[in-house]
Amino acid sequence: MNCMLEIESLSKTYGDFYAIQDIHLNIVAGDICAVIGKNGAGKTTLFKCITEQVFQTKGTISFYGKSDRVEVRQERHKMGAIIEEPAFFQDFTARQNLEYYRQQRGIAGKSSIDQALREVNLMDTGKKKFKAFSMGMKQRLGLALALMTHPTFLILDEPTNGLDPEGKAEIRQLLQRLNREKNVTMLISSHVLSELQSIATRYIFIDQGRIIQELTAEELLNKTRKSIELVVKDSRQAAPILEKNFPDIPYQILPNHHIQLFGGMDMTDQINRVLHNHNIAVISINIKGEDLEEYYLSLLGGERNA
Ligand SMILES: Nc1ncnc2c1ncn2[C@@H]1O[C@H](COP(=O)(O)OP(=O)(O)OP(=O)(O)O)[C@@H](O)[C@H]1O
Repeated sequence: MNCMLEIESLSKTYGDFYAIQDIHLNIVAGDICAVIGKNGAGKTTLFKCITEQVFQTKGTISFYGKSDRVEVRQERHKMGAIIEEPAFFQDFTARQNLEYYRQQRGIAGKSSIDQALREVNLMDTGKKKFKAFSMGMKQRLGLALALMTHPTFLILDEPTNGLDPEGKAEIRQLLQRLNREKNVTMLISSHVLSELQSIATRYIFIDQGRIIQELTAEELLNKTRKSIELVVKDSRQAAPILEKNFPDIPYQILPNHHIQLFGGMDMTDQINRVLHNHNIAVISINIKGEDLEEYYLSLLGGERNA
């Protein structure tokens, strides 16, 4: 497995307070890893430790297999990050802002600016000043800045924050394209699970500084997939009747005469009636499975703080 980032036993304290505690995390090349947690959960602190904006109290961070600070620093040009909004000059254009940072960071070649602007679809902003940009354009310019060094690994702290649904979708598409076409690996945070749901390949749920759950996209889908849970007197009698009358609804027989149906969520009355007409006693019929937001809230222990 090509492990890009490996974090072991990472903690960061401020005084006695653990902003993050005992974090273990591996990011594999090609991952889009979503870090999901409420405000104050520790997402930014984790990202700041990775990018050395703060130093961890305990633990190790290896990047491309290297954990020595000097060696990690040498690999750092492969990492692009947006943590908190980059300070752009209000009266500069997109190009002028990027040129300022290109010089400040010693990035060779002006072509990196054009390329980055093209990646984020900001080539045609011409003389428009930063202060006249929409929120989405501002976010995309931040991304262009992170892309100027052609990173293979991107760290983005809440990149869809403050955007309208259209702007969020635009950023998601852009990130997905970078991942697919340029194989850029990503670590992205959000406090809204559904915002990264369509693009993330892995989910890390973080609460009060600790990872409370890790799921692949497939595992999350299974957990939040709705199904009908049917309990009957005799599942062996019920199964052929379901198959004959509802051939398009896949099902599985579970122990104790439980049957799970993956579809027909709006047909529970009909299912009940058909079984009843065939003298199959239905003990209960319920829809199971939480939607994404319910799942997230139950994981994080209730109250939403967004
Ligand atoms: N410099 C600091 N000094 C003291 N406490 C801090 C400092 N930075 C962060 N914290 C605390 O650490 C905890 C985690 O903060 P962090 O910013 O990492 O959370 P977050 O998940 O990124 O939240 P948000 O979504 O609001 O950005 C919070 O309780 C915060 O108040």
